[in-house]
Amino acid sequence: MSGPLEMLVTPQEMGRIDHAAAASGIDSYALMRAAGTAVAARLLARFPHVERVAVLCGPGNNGGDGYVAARACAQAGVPVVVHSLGDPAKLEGDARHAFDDAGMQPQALADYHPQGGDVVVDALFGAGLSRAIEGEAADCIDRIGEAATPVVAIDLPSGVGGDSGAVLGTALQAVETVTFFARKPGHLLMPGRDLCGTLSVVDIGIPARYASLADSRVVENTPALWQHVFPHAQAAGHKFARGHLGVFSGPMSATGAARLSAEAGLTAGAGLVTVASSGQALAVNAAHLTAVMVKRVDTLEDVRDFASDNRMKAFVLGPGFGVGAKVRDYALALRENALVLDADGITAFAEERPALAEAFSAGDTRLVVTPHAGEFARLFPDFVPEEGRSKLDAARLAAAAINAIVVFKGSDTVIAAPDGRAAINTNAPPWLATAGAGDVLSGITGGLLSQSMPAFEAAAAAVWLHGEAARHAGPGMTADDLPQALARVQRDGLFADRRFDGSAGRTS
Ligand SMILES: NC(=O)C1=CN([C@@H]2O[C@H](COP(=O)(O)OP(=O)(O)OC[C@H]3O[C@@H](n4cnc5c(N)ncnc54)[C@H](O)[C@@H]3O)[C@@H](O)[C@H]2O)[C@@H](O)CC1
Ligand SMILES: Nc1ncnc2c1ncn2[C@@H]1O[C@H](COP(=O)(O)OP(=O)(O)O)[C@@H](O)[C@H]1O
Ligand SMILES: [K+]
Repeated sequence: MSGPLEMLVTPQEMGRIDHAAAASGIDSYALMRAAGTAVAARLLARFPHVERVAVLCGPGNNGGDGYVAARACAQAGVPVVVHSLGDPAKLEGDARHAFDDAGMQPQALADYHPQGGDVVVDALFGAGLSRAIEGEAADCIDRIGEAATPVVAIDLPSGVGGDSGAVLGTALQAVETVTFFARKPGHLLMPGRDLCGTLSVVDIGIPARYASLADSRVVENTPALWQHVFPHAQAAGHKFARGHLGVFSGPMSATGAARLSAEAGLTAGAGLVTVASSGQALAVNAAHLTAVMVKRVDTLEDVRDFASDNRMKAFVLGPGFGVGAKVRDYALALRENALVLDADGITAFAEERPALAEAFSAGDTRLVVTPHAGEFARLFPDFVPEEGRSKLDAARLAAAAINAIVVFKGSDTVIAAPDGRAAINTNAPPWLATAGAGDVLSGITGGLLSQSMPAFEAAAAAVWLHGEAARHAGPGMTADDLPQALARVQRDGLFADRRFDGSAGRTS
């Protein structure tokens, strides 16, 4: 591969790429041989003392890769058994060719019973999985799961949808997955990402230029996506040059969320941060804030005044605010500004999405909404992920519907823009799912927006930094620890200690 491919390619696009490569004269059977051989090499490297390799071959080209791998393992001197789903006499094309070359007589899939010392090569279904797995394939997958036999999956663990990461019927849990040319969304979206185990991407000889046949706007979220517009603070910069962020506080009983968000915004580099608080909550906010300022905002008129100050560059509204007409009115009053709408601010528009979409419809994209799955379903009941619609599709549809950046949160947060750009985030550790973590994310996003970072890149950078901060903070952290951890991530050289060229895990 001439350069690492950041982009994610759907199984449909991969099919187009395969066809175009074959049509241009590239030998498709040579690609299959390269694929199957790479899988065998990976297996033997990971399990040098394997006692027996059990290759489970399906009815398509994924099975073809399996026959190549079976032969390569046998040639390496490892005992191999092959079990096929369906009659191998019906195989066609390259898969037929691979079966003939392997010269092995497969047994029925129903007759595979895992033994201690086995490693399974999963060549049942790859990109061509088109419906739920059931019957003897499902039974076999269950037996392997019960026996906890290690599985090396070809292209995708069987049962995982390549474009969604969803399980169709049932799926194998792999320890290794070897895919070809480029990763598919299902390798990054949950639960697919977990079911893959260690993922490697192998160059099987398809020229990288064929990537132009796929939609290059869908990528993994790494600094490569936004580093070029990241606002590294200038030593000589005035604090106003770094932008002023406003964060709206909830009532007296719910002020903590806004303060968490405000502190995160400051740490993310906003020059100034002000918590906008009702008079009633002013004292409690003031008592808990030092570097962050407090301003009294009681009425819609006050909000308009606050927003019209042209030093104000971005706002965060929603965390702890309360659901109702007030939060809607405030959001609509901020329509000319960069706005992060989170939590209650999202829920409040459940019945009034058109008003939100209308307010932010014209001009540059400046609204960022940050729903978790529950909030997403409230604001976008028409787009929730379901069969045939991945989380990636859902976020892109939602972004286009309201002309906003949609940050669809979770362990596989998707950041989507109305123009179709999208990124899947993969660096968030499970312990990030803790009370208040979402408030911190909205603050980081606001802090980056206040420094005039474009909205899509600001949201993607915020999600990545949030995950990175949580990794630094470690298990047992609370949301209160995140701003400090974020400072450490930035201080210790934000981009220094990790690789961002998308090549991690790639072999070629
Ligand atoms: N040039 C190429 O096209 C290359 C393709 N490669 C391999 O080819 C694979 C794709 O091959 P295919 O498109 O033939 O697809 P698959 O081999 O993934 O599966 C398609 C077959 O499975 C059947 N099927 C789908 N879902 C089923 C279900 N739930 N229950 C029972 N049967 C089901 C289909 O009817 C079809 O016969 C890739 O995943 C990759 O492993 C590699 O050999 C590299 C080169
Ligand atoms: N299983 C998980 N692994 C990693 N990160 C997660 C997981 N579940 C949720 N998150 C992240 O944790 C944060 C939780 O935010 P949110 O749901 O708004 O919680 P809260 O309202 O308590 O702040 C989000 O950034 C989300 O992406
Ligand atoms: K497979």
